[in-house]
Amino acid sequence: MGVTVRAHRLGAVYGSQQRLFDVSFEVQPHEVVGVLGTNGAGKTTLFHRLLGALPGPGTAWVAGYRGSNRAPSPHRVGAVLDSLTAHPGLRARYLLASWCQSLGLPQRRVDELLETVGLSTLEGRRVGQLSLGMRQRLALAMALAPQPRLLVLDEPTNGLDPLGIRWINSVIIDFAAHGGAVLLSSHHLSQLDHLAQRVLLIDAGRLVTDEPMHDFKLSAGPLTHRVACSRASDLQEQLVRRGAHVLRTSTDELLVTGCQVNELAHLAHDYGGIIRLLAPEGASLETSFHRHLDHHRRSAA
Ligand SMILES: Nc1ncnc2c1ncn2[C@@H]1O[C@H](COP(=O)(O)OP(=O)(O)OP(=O)(O)O)[C@@H](O)[C@H]1O
Repeated sequence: MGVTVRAHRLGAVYGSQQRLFDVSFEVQPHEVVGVLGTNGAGKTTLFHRLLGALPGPGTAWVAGYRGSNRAPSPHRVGAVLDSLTAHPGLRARYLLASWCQSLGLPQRRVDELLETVGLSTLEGRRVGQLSLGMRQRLALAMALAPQPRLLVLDEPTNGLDPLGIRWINSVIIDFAAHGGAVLLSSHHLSQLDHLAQRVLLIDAGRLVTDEPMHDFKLSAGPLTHRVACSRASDLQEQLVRRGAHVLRTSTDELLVTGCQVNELAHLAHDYGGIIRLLAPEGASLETSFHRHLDHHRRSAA
């Protein structure tokens, strides 16, 4: 299976205002891509543009559809963009059943989906009687209905309790394990840290970073190394003399920032003690997010 999303120099326009500029990236099958950005950065705008709901320059190739402004079929792309809005008097089961029927799916799919999203006990409840978390689950059921190739999820954890967040994580992991690709935005960075293999960072409508998660954290710099060693005080003294920042975390362990790995290895060779561990210590996604953003904004200014 080839690439699931190929966005080439995408822009998006609201009336006469362009809010997304020159965004290019790819998403592969099995990949979960986290889309990060502060409020108003352009995440939702990007999703709407990819789904053909907003005009603009550039080309989006989405799950087999190529077009500058064409909407890919819900058979190929499932989306949860806003909290589900439907007439509050509609029965939730009827809403899902009608959706499945419009996609040409058998009615047994309705029960399968309700089971998948943990709404089997929905019975005759109306949309207006569902909690926010339940509406999110119903929206996800609709997105998953035709077994699409791509899921676009804009802050899908809104309204979900901790159990719900754990559950949606497992749905996403399972979807990707079966070959699906996922574009996911969330302000819960720990959720993205857990799920995403790639990170797209957007700021003021522009793509700032497109990196594998591991690189995104490492490149946020300055790099920290965890060093487990004998005679930690001696090594600490030498490192501080060279201008490194050293945090002693235990009798035989140091966290060293501001020293390249080859420099560390060289020092370790000279100081006469024994190094048992020398490993890069990745920053958390949250720290990396702030560092990338600060760096970008300072260079842009
Ligand atoms: N319907 C609209 N008409 C005009 N401008 C809009 C519209 N929707 C969004 N915008 C503008 O587009 C920019 C990007 O908004 P967008 O909703 O994509 O941000 P976001 O990254 O999804 O933010 P959030 O994290 O708050 O959801 C903002 O400047 C916003 O004011």
